[in-house]
Formats: sequence, structure tokens, C-alpha cells
Amino acid sequence: MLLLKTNEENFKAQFDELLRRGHMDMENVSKIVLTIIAEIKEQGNGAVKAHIEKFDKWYVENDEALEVKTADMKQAYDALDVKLREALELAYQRIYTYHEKMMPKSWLDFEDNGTVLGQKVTPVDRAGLYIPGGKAAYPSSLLMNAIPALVAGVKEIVVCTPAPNNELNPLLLAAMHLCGIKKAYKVGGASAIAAMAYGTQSIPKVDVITGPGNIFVATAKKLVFGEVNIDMIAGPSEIGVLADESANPHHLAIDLLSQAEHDEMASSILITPSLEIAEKTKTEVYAWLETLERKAIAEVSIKERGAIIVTSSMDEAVDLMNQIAPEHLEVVTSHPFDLLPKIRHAGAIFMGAYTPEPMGDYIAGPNHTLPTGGTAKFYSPLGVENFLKRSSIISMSKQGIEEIGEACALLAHTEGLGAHEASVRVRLKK
Ligand SMILES: NC(=O)c1ccc[n+]([C@@H]2O[C@H](COP(=O)([O-])OP(=O)(O)OC[C@H]3O[C@@H](n4cnc5c(N)ncnc54)[C@H](O)[C@@H]3O)[C@@H](O)[C@H]2O)c1
Ligand SMILES: N[C@H](CO)Cc1c[nH]c[nH+]1
Ligand SMILES: [Zn+2]
Repeated sequence: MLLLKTNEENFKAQFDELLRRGHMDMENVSKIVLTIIAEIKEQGNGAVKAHIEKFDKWYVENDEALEVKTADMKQAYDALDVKLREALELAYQRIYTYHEKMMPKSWLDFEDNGTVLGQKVTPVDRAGLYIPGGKAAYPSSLLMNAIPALVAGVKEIVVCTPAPNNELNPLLLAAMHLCGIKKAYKVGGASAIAAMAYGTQSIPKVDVITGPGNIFVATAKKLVFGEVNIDMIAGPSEIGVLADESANPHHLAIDLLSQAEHDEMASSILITPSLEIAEKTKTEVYAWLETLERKAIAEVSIKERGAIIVTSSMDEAVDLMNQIAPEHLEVVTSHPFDLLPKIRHAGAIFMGAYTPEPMGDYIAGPNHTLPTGGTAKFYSPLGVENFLKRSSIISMSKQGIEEIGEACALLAHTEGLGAHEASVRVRLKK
């Protein structure tokens, strides 16, 4: 884990290198992903099956074997331990309530002259949810993607998730039942994204693909954008932490590791003006590492994409964090809300010592599907709007066109578009 100081001579070069490491290595991965997409486009299910055999290590006997049975979803739900079912349902309720508040409205605005302007909000017909499942199962991601689609009113939801060795996590199946999923397929990675973008004999083509995944998934989403809509680039997890001397290094260290354990390509960065906090946290990270079940993954992530930066002030720390634009940002300072106005770029912001990032991963309510790789500079968390689109409504009254039609005709005339001009003029009083 790097320990950098902003007052060191070569800090700028080191920081730029850190930013590059955190971002996606498109060149290396794109070639592989482009090949996978081309195969799915050409061969459909045949290529899906071949990719599953290669990456998820099971033989797909026939097309039907790709489908997740709704009976299995129900059985898994019914078999849940009571405490676990209550936890799942609590998460469902909190996520549902949060996303309901986001729902944009259709509206009509009536002008005095009888003209009506407005917008009509409509859900997409069919949404494709990618639920990651290579190195770990993500029932929480099923909730985080299905609930905003349900709140938005999407009628047809398609789920793709990998099933390594043809096994699916029972809590994931139970979460599918809870969300009323009817169409789910055991396919992961770039194949799943391509299958939902172009359609195969089994997997329907969708209008929008949402959901997180590893670098192959994130790259595939980028490459199929345009054929379908996508929510964002939600790749390997990231955590940034801003801390002052009031923070507890034992807590900061495990928060950093909470994202490192997702993926060797995850990144964890603490920025603090306190050298003492920096050094103690680094020691604590290595102590905690020894206790983790997923030590092997977290260790690589911390070694290759973990860093602690000591700044000369908190303002400088915030400025660097804005340049990183992390997926998750914890603000562990004595007065976190004082810093909020200065924080510009982060997918989700976790305020204060009692808001560890995993509360947002599972149960707080906001979505955990978040932009990574610096894309929080222009993307927002997944929300109902990713499953909706707006149509504009325009209704001119006779008086309305007479009042502003002349200006319209003049603009059309000046653009040299005579049919546009005439279409308005024929309706104006002589
Ligand atoms: N940003 C977010 O909102 C968010 C949320 C949850 C999880 N995540 C991230 O999701 C990711 C989950 O990753 P995962 O790997 O566990 O599951 P995954 O489902 O994303 O990927 C597994 C699939 O990757 C493909 N794959 C694996 N190795 C490959 C190779 N060498 N070439 C081509 N394809 C290959 C296979 O098709 C496999 O089924 C992690 O990076 C985690 O940090 C991000
Ligand atoms: N932290 C992940 C988003 O980067 C979401 C997640 C799901 N389960 C645990 N964590
Ligand atoms: Zn997480």
C-alpha cells in the first residue's frame, strides 16, 4: 500500500500514476470483449454455451438449461432462515421507499392562450439486469437493480447472472422470488451483456442494460451502448476516505478493505492531513488483512491499487478526492457536513464515523450500483430514471400559434427550410 505525501517533490507524477491505475485498462480488455460480442452476434446461444463452459466451468446440455426456474426461486425463498428473510425484506422495503421518492412526474402546463406544454414519463418496455457472480454472489445487487425497475413500472425484466459450476446462491434465488423475476438466465460476463444487447434464441433483446460487474462486464456495456441504453460504467469497486485526526484507524482500515475484498482490481484510497492517522491506518490494514477470508483478493487489490495520501490541509485532501471521483466516499471527520459543499464528485457519500460503506451496499436505501473509474464526474447512482424516458407534449391553441407562429416562421425561413415555414404560415391569419 503506497504512502504518499503531497509535499514530496514527485507527488504529482505519483498521483497521476495512481489515477491511471484506478481507471480501466481498455486496450487490453477490449480485444477479448469485442471477440466475445462478435461471437454472440453471429452464433447466439451456441456462443453463450461455449463461453459458459470456458469461464463458468459447466456443460450446458440444451437451451432450457440456461434458464433459472421460477420454482427454484420460490423454493429458495421458502427455505430461508427467518432472520435472513427478515433482513432481505427489510433491505427490500428500505430500497423501495428510497427509490419511490425519486420518481419523476408526467406533467401538463396550461398557458392562458390555451396552449398546453408538458412531459410524459414512460418506462422502457424491457430492461436487462446484470447481476455479478464470478468471485462472489450478489443478492444485494439483484435488489438494487430490480427495485428501481419495478418502481419505474417496467413490465418485462430480464436477469443475467453467472452460475459458476452451475450453482446459484440460494439468497440470490430468494431475492429473485421476492422481486417477482420471471425471466433469468445463467450467463455472465461480456456474453451476458452481448446477449441482452442483441438477443439470442433464448435471451430477449432489451432496451436498457443496468448493473455492475467486473472489467469484462463494464467494458462490454461500454461497447454495446447505442445498440441499447446502459445505466453507467459500474466496474470494480472503489472506496475513497477523507479523515481527520478524530477518526479511528482500526475502523478506517477495515472500511478500506471492505471494497478491496471485492476484486483484485478494486481500489481503496485514504486521504488525510494527519500523518499519525495515515501511518496507524496503514498498520491496521495489514493487521486486518490477516483475518480476512478473502485475503488473497484483498491483498492484491491493496498492493496494486491501495494508497494513503498525506496532505497539508483538509481542503487539499478534498481537492485530490474530487480529482479521483471515487465510487464511494467516506467522510470521517468531526464535522462531516461542513465538508459536503466542497465535495463535488463521488457516487455515494457516507457521512461520519457511524456510516461505514457496507451500510449503503445492503440496507440504507440508496442504490449501490454506482459509477467507477472516475465516471462519477458525469454519472449518477442507478435510479428509477435509468428505466424511464420522457416524451415532450406540445398542444398549440389557435390563439397560441397566432401569437408565436410568426417568430417560428421567421426562424424557419432564415434556416432556408421553406416547408417548415409554410407549415406554420398556412395556419396563421391572413
Ligand atoms: N460499481 C458497482 O456498483 C459494483 C457493485 C457490485 C459489484 N461490483 C463489482 O462487480 C465485480 C464482480 O466481479 P466478478 O468477477 O465477481 O463477477 P462478474 O459477474 O462481474 O464476472 C464474472 C464473469 O466474468 C467473465 N470473465 C471472467 N474471467 C474472464 C476472462 N479472463 N475473459 C473474459 N471474461 C471473463 C465470465 O463470463 C464470468 O462469468 C467486482 O469487480 C465488484 O467490485 C461493482
Ligand atoms: N460495494 C459494491 C459496489 O461497489 C456493492 C456490494 C454488494 N455487496 C457488497 N457490496
Ligand atoms: Zn461492497
